[in-house]
Amino acid sequence: MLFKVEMDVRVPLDYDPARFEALKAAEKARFQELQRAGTWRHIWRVVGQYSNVSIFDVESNAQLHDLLTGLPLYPFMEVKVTALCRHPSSLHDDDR
Ligand SMILES: O=C(O)CC1=CCC(=O)O1
Repeated sequence: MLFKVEMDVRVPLDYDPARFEALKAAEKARFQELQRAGTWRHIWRVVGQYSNVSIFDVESNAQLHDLLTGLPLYPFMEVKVTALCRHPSSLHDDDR
């Protein structure tokens, strides 16, 4: 199942910078693990914002929920999820 996930990262101005750097490093490691597994298929930075647009390929809504809420930066994120399905004109058979 494919989902578009929009993540806006909102960090309080007074949050400890060292703790935030540690969270960012943990987020990057988790992202790369999920990317290698094919679960986090794509990510793009939204120009001019601390935001990204991502494509996830998961088995269920529950899997996506657990994955998103387990991200190190999740406590600082606003998340919007949109379910996707294959477009009939797509050339990509794995767009399911
Ligand atoms: O930088 C972001 O948008 C948040 C994030 C998601 C994966 C990652 O490495 O950082």
